[in-house]
Amino acid sequence: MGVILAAEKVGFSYAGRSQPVFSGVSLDIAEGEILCVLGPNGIGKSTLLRCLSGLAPATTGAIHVAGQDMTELSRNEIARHLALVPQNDEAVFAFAVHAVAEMGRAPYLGLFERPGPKEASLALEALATLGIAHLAEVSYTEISGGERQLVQIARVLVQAPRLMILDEPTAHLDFANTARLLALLRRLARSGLAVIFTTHAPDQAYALADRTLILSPHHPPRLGGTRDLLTADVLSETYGVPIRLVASDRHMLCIADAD
Ligand SMILES: Nc1ncnc2c1ncn2[C@@H]1O[C@H](COP(=O)(O)OP(=O)(O)OP(=O)(O)O)[C@@H](O)[C@H]1O
Repeated sequence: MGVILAAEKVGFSYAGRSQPVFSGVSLDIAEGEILCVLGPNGIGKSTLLRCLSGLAPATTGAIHVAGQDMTELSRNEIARHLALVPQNDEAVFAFAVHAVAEMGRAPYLGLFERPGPKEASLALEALATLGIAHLAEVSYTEISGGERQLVQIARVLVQAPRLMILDEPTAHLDFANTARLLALLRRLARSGLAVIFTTHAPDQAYALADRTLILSPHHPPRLGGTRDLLTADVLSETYGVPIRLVASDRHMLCIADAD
């Protein structure tokens, strides 16, 4: 299996801040693997995903994409390997939903080339995969937060990267769409896509992720096999509340006993 992305001792500091948000993050991900990033609010999960996507250049350490130093690749070159689905996508321009999905093809089009029938058909296919084909002609500014999240995932399906990086992809989704999206990610991984995602639900890591990276306030980053790493002790320490786990073969229930 080819490694798509490798991060070595990566750290990031925002300008003007004395302390790095995180440091010493090392990970790699190959075709068909799913990696989950867990950690409490504000620990740096979104920032890390932006670093791994090349949107926020790492301040320390190195990131390689398909064996090449990320800093030497253009945005379009990076976009053919990986794509980020951000946490909150502001709906600024009133594009139709299908046009937003078609934007996924931008890295493959020339500077003055416009999306054509091939892009339109890929976009419709992706919208159908996510169960939102009926929204194709609706303005992106007039759909809900959860629907926008699904459109952004459709856009990335159209982009057809080898690695999909998703920041809290289920944050705005209802119960059924959450289950559908997790099942879709599992299917995509089986067909060779690599997936990195963040979540506030450790049970999603348990159900989906081969490996998990935990960022916690009082401990260096921990990376390991999900089922080995997700113990009640580690999760309690990470989130700062006593946590009990009830696990079966496929699922884990994570119960926090906060007063
Ligand atoms: N543009 C910015 N400038 C300065 N500091 C920032 C900026 N964006 C985020 N931060 C800080 O970086 C830290 C990490 O933020 P980040 O959004 O990466 O955390 P997170 O783990 O994704 O949080 P959450 O789970 O709440 O979404 C926070 O302390 C935040 O205040």
